[in-house]
Amino acid sequence: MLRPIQLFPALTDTVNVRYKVIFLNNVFTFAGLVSLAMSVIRWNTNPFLGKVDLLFACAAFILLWILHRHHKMVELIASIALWLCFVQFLIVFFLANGNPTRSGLLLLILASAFYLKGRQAGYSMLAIILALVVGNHLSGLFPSEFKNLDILSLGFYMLAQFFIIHNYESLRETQTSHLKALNANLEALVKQRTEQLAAVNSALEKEKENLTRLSSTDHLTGLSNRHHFENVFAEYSPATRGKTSDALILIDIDNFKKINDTYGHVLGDKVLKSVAACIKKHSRASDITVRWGGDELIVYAPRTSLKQAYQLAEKMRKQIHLLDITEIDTITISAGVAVLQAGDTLSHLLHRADNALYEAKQAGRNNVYSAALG
Ligand SMILES: Nc1nc2c(ncn2[C@@H]2O[C@H](COP(=O)(O)OP(=O)(O)OP(=O)(O)O)[C@@H](O)[C@H]2O)c(=O)[nH]1
Repeated sequence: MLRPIQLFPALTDTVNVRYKVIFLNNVFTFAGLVSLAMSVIRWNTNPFLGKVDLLFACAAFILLWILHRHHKMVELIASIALWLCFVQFLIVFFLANGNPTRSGLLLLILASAFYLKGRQAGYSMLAIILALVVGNHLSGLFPSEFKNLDILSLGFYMLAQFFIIHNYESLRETQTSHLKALNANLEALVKQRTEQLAAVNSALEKEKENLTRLSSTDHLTGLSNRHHFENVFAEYSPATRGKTSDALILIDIDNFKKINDTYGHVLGDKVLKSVAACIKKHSRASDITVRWGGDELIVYAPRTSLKQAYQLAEKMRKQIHLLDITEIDTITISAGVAVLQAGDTLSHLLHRADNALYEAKQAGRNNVYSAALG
C-alpha cells in the first residue's frame, strides 16, 4: 500500500527521541567545529566559502544550544538541520564548483535523513539530490568538476545506500509488526485469562460467602446459629468484655411442646419462624439474634443497659403476643435478661439469663425477668 510522502514531518514522531538528541548533539558539535576550521582555512583563498562555513558553524552551535535547552523540539531541530545541510550542499556543489571528492557529504546527508526522519524523507532527499546533480551535469547550468564517471559512481553509491536502507527498514518494519502482533496476541490472552480468573474468583468468593452464611445461620429461622454466636463471643476482646454494658435476652416460647403436640411440627416450625422474624424485626442492626437451640432464642445487644434490655424484651414479648397465626389463639414467650459483667464468660452470662427466664416461667409465663446485678 502506498503511504503519503511526508517531507520532514515535524514534532510528531517521538520514537527514539533520546538517541536522536545524542546523534544531533554529536553532529552539531562536529559540524560546528569542522565548519569553523574550514572557515578559517578558506577565509583568504575563498572568502565566500569562508563566510558560508562561518555561517554554518554559527547555525550548528545555535542549534546545539537550542537542542540542549529544548529536547522536545528534537524533531523540528532535526528537520532544520537537514534542510541546512541540504542548502550547504547546494551552495558547495552548484555555486562553488562542486567537485567529486565532496560527494561523500551527500551520502552523509542521506544517511542522516533516513535515520532522523525515516524512509520517506530519505527517499525524497535521495531523489532530489540525484535529480539536481544529474540535471546540473546534463544541462551544465552550474560548472562543476563532475565527470560522467563521477556521476555514474555517485548514482551507484546512492543506489547501494538506497538498497541497504530499504532492506534494513523493511526488516525492521517486519520485525516490529511481528512483535506488535505477538504483543497483541499476548495482551488478548492475558485479558482473556484475567477475565476468566476474575470470574472464577468472584464465583469462589460468592461460594465462600454462601458457605460462611450457611455455616453461621440456622436454616429454619435464618437467625445466627449457636456455633456462630459462640465464635463471635469468643472473638470479643476480653479487654472490652465487661467494660461496655452489653445485655443478653434469653427467650423461650411458652408451651411450645403443646403447640407441637396439638398442631404438629410443621405448624410448630411456622411459629418458630414467626417468633424469630418478629425478634429480628425489633432488634437493632448491631444486635445479634441467635437460635440457641429448640425453641430458645437469644438477642445479644451491645452497649445496652439492663433497663434498656428489659424494655426491649418487653417490647418483643408484646409484639409476639400480637402475632396472628390462624390455627393458634395466642403465642407467648418468656424472657430472662442479664448484662455482661467484668470477667464474665458466656456461660456465666447465660446462667444468669437462664435463672431470670426460669423465674419468668415460674411467675406464670408471658413474662420478662431481669437477673439481679451482681
Ligand atoms: N417444631 C419444632 N419443634 C422443635 C424444634 N426444636 C425443638 N422443638 C420442640 O420444642 C419443644 C421444646 O419444649 P420445652 O421448651 O422443653 O417446653 P415448652 O413446651 O416450651 O414449655 P416451657 O418452655 O416450660 O414453656 C420440644 O417439644 C421440642 O421437640 C424445631 O425445630 N421445630
